[in-house]
Amino acid sequence: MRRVFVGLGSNLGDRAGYLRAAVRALCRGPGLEVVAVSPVYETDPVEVEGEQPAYLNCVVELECGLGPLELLRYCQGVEAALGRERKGEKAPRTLDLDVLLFGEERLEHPELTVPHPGVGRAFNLRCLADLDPGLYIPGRGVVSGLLGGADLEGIRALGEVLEPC
Ligand SMILES: Nc1ncnc2c1ncn2[C@@H]1O[C@H](COP(=O)(O)OP(=O)(O)OP(=O)(O)O)[C@@H](O)[C@H]1O
Ligand SMILES: Nc1nc2c(c(=O)[nH]1)N=C(CO)CN2
Repeated sequence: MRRVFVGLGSNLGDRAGYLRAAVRALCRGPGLEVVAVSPVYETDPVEVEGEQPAYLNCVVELECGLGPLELLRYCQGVEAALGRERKGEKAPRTLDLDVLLFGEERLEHPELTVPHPGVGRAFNLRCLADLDPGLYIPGRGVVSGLLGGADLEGIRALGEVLEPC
C-alpha cells in the first residue's frame, strides 16, 4: 500500500457537488481507502489565460493498492463518469483529479508525472499542510517549509470539510 494524495478541482457548475461526488467515487475505488480529506478552499485560478471562475480545491489522502497508472486511469474514469468537459488545456472544468504524490516515488511516464508538476501551487500546499505539515515532497522539500514561502492570497477557506466516506 502506498500513501497517495489526489488533488481535486472544479470551477464549473455545482463545484462542491462535483468534489463531493469525486470523494465518494474514490471511497468506492477498488484497492483504494480514503484516509482523510482536507478542508475545501475557494481559489483564484492560477496559470490560466483570460478570465475564469474561481475554483474549489481540496486534497484527498488515500491508502492505495493500485499501481500509479492504474490510479491515474481510475481518476480519469471518475472525471469522465462525472461528465468532465474537456475544452482544452487549463480550460474551466467541472472536475479535475491530479495524482499529486504517490508515496515518495518520482515517475516520468508519457501519461503520468509524479510528483504532479503543479504540486507546489499554493492551494495544493495549503491542503497538503492541513493533512500533514511534515509531508515530504520528493525533489522539493517538506510541505510546511514550502508553504512558508508561498503566496496565499487568493485562497479562501470555506469552512467546509467533506465527509471522508
Ligand atoms: N500526476 C498526474 N495526474 C494527473 N494527470 C497527469 C499527471 N501527470 C501527467 N498527467 C497527464 O496530464 C494530462 C492532461 O491532464 P489535464 O487535462 O487534467 O491537464 P490540465 O488540468 O489542463 O493541467 P494540469 O496538469 O496543470 O492540471 C492527462 O491526460 C494525464 O495523462
Ligand atoms: N486555483 C486553481 N487554479 C488552477 C487549477 C486549480 O485546480 N485551481 N487547475 C488548473 C489546471 O488543472 C489551472 N489552474
